[in-house]
Amino acid sequence: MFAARQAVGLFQRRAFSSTAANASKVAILGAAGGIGQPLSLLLKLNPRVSELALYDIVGAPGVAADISHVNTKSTVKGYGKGEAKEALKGSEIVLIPAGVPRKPGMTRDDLFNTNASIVRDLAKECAEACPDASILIIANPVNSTVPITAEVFKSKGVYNPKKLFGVTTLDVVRASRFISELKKTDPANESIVVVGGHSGATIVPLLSQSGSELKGEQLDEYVKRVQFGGDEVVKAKDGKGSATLSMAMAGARFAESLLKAAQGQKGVIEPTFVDSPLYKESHGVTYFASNVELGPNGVEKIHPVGDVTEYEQKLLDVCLKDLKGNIEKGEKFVKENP
Ligand SMILES: NC(=O)c1ccc[n+]([C@@H]2O[C@H](COP(=O)([O-])OP(=O)(O)OC[C@H]3O[C@@H](n4cnc5c(N)ncnc54)[C@H](O)[C@@H]3O)[C@@H](O)[C@H]2O)c1
Ligand SMILES: O=C(O)C[C@H](O)C(=O)O
Repeated sequence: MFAARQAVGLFQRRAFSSTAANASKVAILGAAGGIGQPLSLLLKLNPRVSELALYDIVGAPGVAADISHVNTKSTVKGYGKGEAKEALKGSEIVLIPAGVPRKPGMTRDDLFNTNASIVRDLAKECAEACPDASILIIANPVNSTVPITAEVFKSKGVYNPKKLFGVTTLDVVRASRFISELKKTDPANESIVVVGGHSGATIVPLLSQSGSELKGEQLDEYVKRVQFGGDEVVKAKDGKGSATLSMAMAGARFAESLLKAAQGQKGVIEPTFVDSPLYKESHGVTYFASNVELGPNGVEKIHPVGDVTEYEQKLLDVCLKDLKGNIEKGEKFVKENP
């Protein structure tokens, strides 16, 4: 009897400690929006998440009440205007899809005027409430909103380049799906390296590294489709926003990878736009998306771009020029509007 009680006690302690190791609070800022809602749902379905904090200036308590009925173990709470800090406290991961989406005819950079200040203000809340969290920026223009967040964290003395990520996952999701459509293959077996940034010409798919033999017009069309995949959705939604569902899947995938790495899994690799040494000295480009190995402290290892063809090098040259401007625009914004 005593032995049996001891065994139960041991089991309970083990069960408790394994839950504690996987106890990850995740916050979503902009949780009631087009991306925020399906992203919240996908994270509610993720057993690695123990607590979900859903913040938005409108509608978050309703979304939280709805999602909280899904019968997985995690808890869900909604937070409204003025409650960002409470939502953020104790968060391990913060995803930020708060901000306006494009309408047909707009570039992502056209969103700068509205989204720069939204992201700056939310970055301030994060820097104060959860300076050690991994911050995942989804709000566009990512090429500028990531540097904006970095500048805010620097100004508060809490910047950790290993924990700030621009979410570019949707670009590799598209690159994989679009090549599978051409080759009539299963996209699960198509992994394409995409580097650079997250807008038009700064998105550079490196098809040659996957052994693909697309050439000429077919290659041009493929590259254009990956670079301007977002525009396809904006046009089809006809004024009602941009990609939300595929983006939610991509954001949930990236969060899951970070959680896996934080919870001890080795060799977790995702492409992401980070503070990167790859083109810092040669081109003055301080942030760049490439494959990144994730670890318990965020960025573990930034992979080099690798071999590229002459064609891809030309794409990279254009990308680097555009990226530099986008990054400097973000940094200048925070300097002039702290
Ligand atoms: N990184 C990517 O690959 C990617 C993909 C798709 C969309 N996006 C970007 O994500 C952003 C959101 O897109 P969406 O379709 O979800 O837009 P949406 O308008 O449907 O949702 C945005 C949400 O943000 C909220 N919000 C606005 N200001 C806020 C603030 N200060 N604090 C908290 N919440 C705030 C709004 O209330 C709204 O619920 C856009 O900027 C879009 O361009 C990025
Ligand atoms: O295209 C957009 O504006 C949204 C997003 O960046 C995307 O790639 O779908």
